Amino acid sequence: MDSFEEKIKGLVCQLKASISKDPRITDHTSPIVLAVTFTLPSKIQLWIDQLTSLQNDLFVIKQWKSEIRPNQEELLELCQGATGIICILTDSINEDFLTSVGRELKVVSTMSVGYDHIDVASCNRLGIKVGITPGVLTGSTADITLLLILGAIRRAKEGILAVSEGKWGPWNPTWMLGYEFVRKTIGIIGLGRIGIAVAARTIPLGISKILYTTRSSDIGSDVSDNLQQIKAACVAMDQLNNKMVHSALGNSSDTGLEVQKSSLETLLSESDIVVITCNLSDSTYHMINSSNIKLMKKSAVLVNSARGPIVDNNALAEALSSGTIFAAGLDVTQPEPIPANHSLTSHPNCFILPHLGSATQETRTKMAALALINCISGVLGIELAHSA
Ligand SMILES: O=CC(=O)O
Repeated sequence: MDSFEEKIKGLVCQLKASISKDPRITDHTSPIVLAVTFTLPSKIQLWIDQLTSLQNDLFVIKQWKSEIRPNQEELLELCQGATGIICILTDSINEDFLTSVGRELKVVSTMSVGYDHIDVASCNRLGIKVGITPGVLTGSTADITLLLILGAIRRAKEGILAVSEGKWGPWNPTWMLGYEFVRKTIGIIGLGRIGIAVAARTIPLGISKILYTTRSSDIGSDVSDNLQQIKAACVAMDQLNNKMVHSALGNSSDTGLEVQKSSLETLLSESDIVVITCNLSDSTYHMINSSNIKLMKKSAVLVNSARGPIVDNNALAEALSSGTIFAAGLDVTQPEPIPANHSLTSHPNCFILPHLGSATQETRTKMAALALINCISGVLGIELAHSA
C-alpha cells in the first residue's frame, strides 16, 4: 500500500501543477473534470476529498455519494463533460454513454479486474484509455473461490439450513456426506492469475491433477514447476505430521501433481471440481450450458467466481435438480443480485455468495488506489499502470 500512496502523492502533485492557474504550466482551456461514480474506501476517499477541496475553474470533481446506484441517466449526468471517470463493474459504459459524455473524455478507470461492462472497442476507437485493477485482488478472490469449493463439496448450505430449520437430528454416520480432495482432479476454466492462486490453494488439500483451459498457448513451465513444488512441500509436511497416523493427503508416496492443458470437454468430463475464472466475453457467454454440463461427473461440483453470464442459470438449476452434478458454488450470478425466489437461490445444493470475491478491507483499498492512479495517469496523458 505504501508504494501506492507514494505513487498517488506524485500524481496528485502533477495534477495540482496542471490545474494551477499559472499560465506557464496550464495549457488547457477547458477544465479537467473527474467523475467518480461511487464512494471509495476511506483511505482513498481522503485523496478524492483533498482533490475536491482544490476545485477551481480549471478543475472540477463530481462524485456520486448516494448508497443507491445511479440509473443510466443519472450516471450520464454525473459524467457529462468528464476528462476521467472512475467507475465500478455495475456501471454500463457503452458506446452511447461514451459519445454522450463528450470529447474531453481521456480515461475510464474501473475499480475491477473484469471489464465486460465497458465497451473497450468503442473506447479504443475514440482514443479513450481503459484502466483496470488486476493483481491486487488475486488472493482475496482465490480465497472466496476456495470457500465456495469447500461450501459446495461439503454441503455447507444444507448443513446451515438443517441447523436453522431444526432438522439437525442425532449424529448419523451416513448423513450429509460430501467429498474430499485427496487424489481428485480440479479443472480450471481460464487459468490466469486467479485460477493459478485457486489451484495452489487446493494442492494442500490433496488435489493430484490440474486440468486447465487458457486463452494463451499454455501457462509456462515456471507456473507448473511452482505448483509441483507446492505439492512436494505439502506432501513432505504431511509425511512429517502424520508419520504414524492416517495421512491427510492419502498415500504419502503419491507425491506427483499432473498439470495439463485440455479441451473444455475433457476438463468437464474428467474433473471432480470445475472452477470458472475466465473473463466474460462473447465467446464465454453461457459457455456452461445444458449440453456440456451433462459432460460433468455426477459427483462433481461447479464453482463460478468470474462472471454470472458464463453459466446458463437454467441449465445449472436443471442439472442440480436432476442430480446431473453434485453441487454448485457461485459468487456471481445472472442477474445480480439474483432474486430471492430464483430456483438457484432456494436450491439446497447451490451455495451462493453475493459477489464478495474482492471484498476485504485490504484488497478494496488497493483496488481503489490503483483505480485512482489509472485515472489521474490517463488524465495527465501518462501510460496507465494496468489497462484493458
Ligand atoms: O468481480 C470483480 C472484479 O472484476 O474486480
